[in-house]
Formats: sequence, C-alpha cells, structure tokens
Amino acid sequence: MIYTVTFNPSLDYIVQVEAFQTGRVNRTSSEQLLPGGKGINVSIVLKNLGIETTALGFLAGFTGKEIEERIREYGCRTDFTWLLKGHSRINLKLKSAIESEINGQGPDISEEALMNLYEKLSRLTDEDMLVLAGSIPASLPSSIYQQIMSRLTKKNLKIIVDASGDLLLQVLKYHPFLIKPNNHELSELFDIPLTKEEDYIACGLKLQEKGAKNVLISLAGAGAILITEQGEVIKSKAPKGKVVNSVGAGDSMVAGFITGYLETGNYGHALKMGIAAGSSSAFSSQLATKAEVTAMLEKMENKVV
Ligand SMILES: Nc1ncnc2c1ncn2[C@@H]1O[C@H](COP(=O)(O)OP(=O)(O)OP(=O)(O)O)[C@@H](O)[C@H]1O
Ligand SMILES: O=P(O)(O)OC[C@@]1(O)O[C@H](CO)[C@@H](O)[C@@H]1O
Repeated sequence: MIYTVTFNPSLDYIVQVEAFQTGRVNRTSSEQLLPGGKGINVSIVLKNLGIETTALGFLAGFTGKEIEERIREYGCRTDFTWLLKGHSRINLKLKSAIESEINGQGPDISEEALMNLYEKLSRLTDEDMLVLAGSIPASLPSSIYQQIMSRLTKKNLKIIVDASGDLLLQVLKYHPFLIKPNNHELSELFDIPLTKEEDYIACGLKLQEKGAKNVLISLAGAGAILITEQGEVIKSKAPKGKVVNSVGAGDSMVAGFITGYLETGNYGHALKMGIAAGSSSAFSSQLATKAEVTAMLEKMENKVV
C-alpha cells in the first residue's frame, strides 16, 4: 500500500480574475473549490492512474470535513487524524495575467495528534511506500519529516519526500528513495540563482551525495531532469500546450513517476510518466486523469508534442 502524508491539507480556492488590480474590488470570471495539499494531490492522481493509496495527515473543522468528503469522491481511502481545535486552511490561487498563490498557515497540531500519526506509521511494512509532501504548520519544528524517517529506519520501505528548505535537507541522511525539488526550491536550498541545466545537475548531485537516492528536478514548462541512484542523468522536455491550472502539476509528476516505476522498475519510463502526468494536470482545470496521461504519453512517444 502507498501512504501519503499531508500535514497541512487545504481547500484550494482557485479564482480567475481577468485583469487583477491591487487595491480594488476585483470580480472573478470563474471559481473552483478543490481539495488540496501535496500528499492529497498525489493520492488523487495515483487513484486516477489505478493505484490505491491511503491518505494520512491532519484535518480540522468544517473545512477539514469538506476536504475529506471531496477526497473520498475521488474514491481515495483516507485515515486522517482529526484535530480538536481550529480548521484546515483555505489556499487562494489567483489566476490573472500571472498566477499568484496565498497559502494559509494551517491549524496547530497537538502532541497527542502527532503521536496518533506516528502510531499509524508504525504499522507500515517493508512492502509499503510512503510519500511525505508539502509544508508543515508553523507550530511544528522543521525536523518533523526527519523524525518520521528516523522512526522508520529499521524498515526497508521506500520513502518519497517532496518538500523544501530545511524540511528536505534534514531527511537526506535517511536516504529517501526520491526527492523532487523544483528549480526555485533548488536555488533556495543552495542560496544561488540557478538557470542553467548543468547547474541544476551539479546541485542535484550534491543532494545525492548527502543521501538522496533519486533526485527529480522539475522545471515547469522546461520539463525535468532525473538523476538516478545509478548516477545516470536523464532529461526530458515537457510537452507544449495551454496551461489552464498548474497547481498540483508537481504532485501529479510524483504520482506519475511512482506509477511508471511500479509498472516497469525503469527510471526512464518513470520520468516520462511523471512528465505526462505533470503536464496533463497543467493543461487541465483538474488533476490529470488516466485517459489524459495515456494520451499525453502516446504523443510524447510519437514526438507530436
Ligand atoms: N507550463 C507548463 N507546460 C508544460 N508542462 C508543465 C508546465 N508546468 C508544469 N508542467 C509539468 O509539470 C511538471 C512539474 O511542474 P513544476 O516544475 O511546476 O512542479 P512544482 O513546482 O512542484 O509544481 P506545483 O508546486 O505547482 O505542484 C513539469 O516537469 C512538467 O512536466
Ligand atoms: O503550503 P504547501 O504545503 O507548500 O503547498 C500547498 C499547496 O499549494 O500545494 C498543492 C499544490 O502542489 C496545493 O494543492 C496546495 O494548496
């Protein structure tokens, strides 16, 4: 079973405003409300691609109830820990000439709730896969993913971490199976502006030296670079298309990569599946469906994109 953990789920309120102006009353031309949070998005896309997961994490209040209901509508299994105070956040995604996002802080997670999650994670076995994705509420230390991984060191399960900054750096010594920084996160990690492919690769290799097995660097419309545990560097361009909503493109890429890897054990195929799922989500108002990913993969293989 694949387990995803989202410490800070959200309701994503995605609004389109034709010519957004600051300091004015703006009116939307379309609105969408979707369950969000990185681990949850990974679970939804995996389900769309035919792979069962259980979504773990923390939910609270009326927004939490709505998030869980909407995730279940996709057919995903959930086993969230409920917080007794506060409510899960609402993240605003503003689409105008450019895309802007305002992500909330999320509710405080009590010690008791954290123990409840740890208890669920202690039941994982070597055959399971764990995805730790997204930010954590401000009340928790940035060592939290590291703490989870250190509790699981005796087990041989594959762990995927999609996080930024210290949250990511601190887990590397526990040898995550896959990390997926985007180009901006990579620049932030090394505190230098990166623009060239060779610089991305050099930084990716440094993360591998620190312990990550596979490093997948996503470059939005420019595709992605995978550095495999065997030291192979595989690059893939992204297909061209009209971006409708890129929120969750990175999470879709993680789900596509997992699917491709589980299907064949081949990293080249996993990367292609990751790109096909990421780009399908970017070109659609919803997260990628199986039909969209299959069609995208075919186009990529026939080089018609
Ligand atoms: N403009 C785009 N055109 C084509 N494909 C895209 C575009 N943006 C994203 N993608 C696809 O999605 C993948 C992941 O995108 P990106 O690098 O933006 O991840 P991310 O920053 O983690 O995304 P997010 O945080 O929005 O989920 C890319 O490698 C690509 O396959
Ligand atoms: O604040 P975080 O946890 O870093 O990111 C949360 C978030 O932006 O990530 C997903 C897209 O990747 C959205 O569904 C969600 O709103």
